[in-house]
Amino acid sequence: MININNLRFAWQKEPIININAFSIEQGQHLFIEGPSGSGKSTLLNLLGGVITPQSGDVEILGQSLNQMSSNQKDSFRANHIGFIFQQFNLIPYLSVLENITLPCTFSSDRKQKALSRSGSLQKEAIRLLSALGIDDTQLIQRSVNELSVGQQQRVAAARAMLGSPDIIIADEPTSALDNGHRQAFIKILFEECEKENITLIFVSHDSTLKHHFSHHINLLELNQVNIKEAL
Ligand SMILES: Nc1ncnc2c1ncn2[C@@H]1O[C@H](COP(=O)(O)OP(=O)(O)OP(=O)(O)O)[C@@H](O)[C@H]1O
Repeated sequence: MININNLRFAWQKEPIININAFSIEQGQHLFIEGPSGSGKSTLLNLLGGVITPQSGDVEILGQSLNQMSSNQKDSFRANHIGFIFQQFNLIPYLSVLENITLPCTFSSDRKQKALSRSGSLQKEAIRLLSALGIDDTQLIQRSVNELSVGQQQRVAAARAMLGSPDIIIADEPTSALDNGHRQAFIKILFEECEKENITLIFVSHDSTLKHHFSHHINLLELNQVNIKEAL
């Protein structure tokens, strides 16, 4: 369960996010749309505690992000949230396998879940990559820098799903995928979310994906800021 209360955020002077109240139930699949620049990524970063609001609060799984130190937020995120960032945020000097299993370095809960699913972290990484259409098992030892952009995006997706976090936050997660890989991605993402009752918060410009989701919001309608003229 995620509750947004009187959330206000500005990067500079102009307010970008102003949401009085909004709730997302555990296990809900929410599609967020809105034009470029309307604040979708900013909102996802607020929900994940990556940035801090000027006022208001986000409560996740009964805990207020405002009450946490930055170390506590890092550890909370590692345990409970799988993030697929728009720019992937892979660690360039680590291998594919090390990138995918990175959440397990910071979260013993996710490590245990991944181990009980496949017996080893490597097997679980291979299972997820294979479901995402990457069957070359040699690839996991390579540096992420050697991968195509579409392969990097799927590595980022596998990292977010590994160890079944309570929430997956996905910012344009299919932007670099062709149609076949996009369908495979949606299939595995929904299978994982349904199996583990994971809350899914998904931003995309691709409205053909919208029908997969039980809930939709348009940020321009939810967000009480006057940025419509600026877009
Ligand atoms: N790190 C930042 N520093 C300053 N301004 C920023 C930063 N990130 C975003 N902004 C500004 O905040 C506004 C909202 O940006 P945001 O990336 O949240 O929009 P978006 O809806 O996700 O856009 P897109 O669909 O193009 O990804 C934009 O005007 C953008 O220039």
